[in-house]
Amino acid sequence: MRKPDSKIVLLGDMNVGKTSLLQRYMERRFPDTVSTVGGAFYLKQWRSYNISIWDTAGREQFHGLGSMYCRGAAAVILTYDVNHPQSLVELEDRFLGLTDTASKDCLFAIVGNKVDLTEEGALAGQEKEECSPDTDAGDCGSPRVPKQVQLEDAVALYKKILKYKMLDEQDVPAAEQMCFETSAKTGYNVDLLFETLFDLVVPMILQQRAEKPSHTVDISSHKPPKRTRSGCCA
Ligand SMILES: Nc1nc2c(ncn2[C@@H]2O[C@H](COP(=O)(O)OP(=O)(O)OP(=O)(O)O)[C@@H](O)[C@H]2O)c(=O)[nH]1
Ligand SMILES: [Mg+2]
Repeated sequence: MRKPDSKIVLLGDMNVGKTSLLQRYMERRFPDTVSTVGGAFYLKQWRSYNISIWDTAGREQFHGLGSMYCRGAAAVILTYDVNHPQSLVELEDRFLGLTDTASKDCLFAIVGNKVDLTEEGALAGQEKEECSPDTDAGDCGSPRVPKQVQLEDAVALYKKILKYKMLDEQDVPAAEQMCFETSAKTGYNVDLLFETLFDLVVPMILQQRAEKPSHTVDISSHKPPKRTRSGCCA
């Protein structure tokens, strides 16, 4: 297997929908999930590049593994549940520190998932087609509730992260480009999320390649050292 050219990591509290987002994107479906143990990754080919996307466990008992998964990451997707404000707080309190091992120019996306369960999700036209338009049940069963976390809260966290990482707003993508509301269930904004990141990561791969000379040695251009009369090399 070819070594991945870049790495993206999903972080966030348990149950926010990290695995579901990744499966929605990679497998185009919304299967039943079980709480992730440790971590797992998918390999995505984007143009001619291989990008590994790591799904991590949100459960507290696996917390220690997070910084290991983030090592060298080009982008981190910090995921919360729009219906659980504490899941956004956890991103700052528990998960941001794990990204210290990521690449120095690591990108951050902040993703509020499960927007299909909110009243605002209905207004954004995300009903499942098989549900009656006059039902107030978002997924033909769960009642819709007002969204508990607003996009502005995610934007505020993005700006805090820039301060924490001592990054200048002008040197990184704008908060509006990097804060998403998604639904793994309906697929809303899921392609946009991943593909925005892939497009941002590709120039980083090219830059890395330009900075690091290739480790391959061209033996055809190698000249043997000249021998002197004493037998030693000149
Ligand atoms: N309605 C709705 N439910 C979702 C969505 N995404 C995930 N879920 C449900 O939320 C639960 C948790 O989803 P997971 O994807 O397993 O969550 P996770 O973040 O991977 O959790 P851990 O692996 O424990 O860290 C599952 O029952 C999913 O079906 C979504 O966009 N909308
Ligand atoms: Mg999971």
